Amino acid sequence: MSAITVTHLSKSFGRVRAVDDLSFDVERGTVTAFLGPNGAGKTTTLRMILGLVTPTWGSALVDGRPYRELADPLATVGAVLEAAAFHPGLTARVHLETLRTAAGLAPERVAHVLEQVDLTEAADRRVGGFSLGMRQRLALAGALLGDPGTLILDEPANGLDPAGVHWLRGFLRAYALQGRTVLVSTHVLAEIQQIADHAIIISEGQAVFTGPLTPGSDLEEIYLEAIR
Ligand SMILES: Nc1ncnc2c1ncn2[C@@H]1O[C@H](COP(=O)(O)OP(=O)(O)OP(=O)(O)O)[C@@H](O)[C@H]1O
Repeated sequence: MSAITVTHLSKSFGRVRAVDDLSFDVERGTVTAFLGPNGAGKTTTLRMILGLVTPTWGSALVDGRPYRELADPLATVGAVLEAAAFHPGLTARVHLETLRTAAGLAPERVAHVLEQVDLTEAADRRVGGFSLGMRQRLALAGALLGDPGTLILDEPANGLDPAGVHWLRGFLRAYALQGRTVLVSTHVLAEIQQIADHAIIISEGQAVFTGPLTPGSDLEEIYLEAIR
């Protein structure tokens, strides 16, 4: 079974067809790049996969089920969709502890995810003093709390400095090497090309390319050709 299965997925907002009869699979153990021009329907698709937006038609399944029917959603899929808002007065550890308690997860998860995103040393500092990159990593830590098999990230490299982007690349590659799945929406083709083994390109709500990437693939060329 694929990690994510999208079938004839469609969403209209009034007269705007944000997503239009979109079908694709995301295979387990891959980093899959989810690409397309501004307004192509990427965020709307990710929100439907996560049960945050109701499709007008079609279905989006994670591990074979709609998000709302997952027995253990936090262990199935974690997501960072937009720059999360944090209470500036809380420390990173307290922020994660609050999420962990609300979700009923094991106490040791907080220290574990702090370590995973390299924030252990900053864990007891207030988030108000965090750099953008640290905030991004804290949001990622929140998504990792449930130890999910699939990670969905919308523009995770936004605002990261070169060292942050390098770190994120290594993290996502290692995540997929554990047999887990990463679906990542981005506009930074040169970065994602280094780690993605599959690409899904959409334009005006429809798939214009789905397929594997090989080390010799020129993602920019594939993208520009696909969206023409
Ligand atoms: N809640 C909403 N109400 C009305 N229209 C919406 C809503 N959400 C998205 N849209 C419209 O749906 C279309 C797809 O938007 P979406 O945000 O999914 O695109 P995107 O590919 O993520 O774009 P970007 O790369 O700019 O983030 C756009 O025309 C957008 O204006």
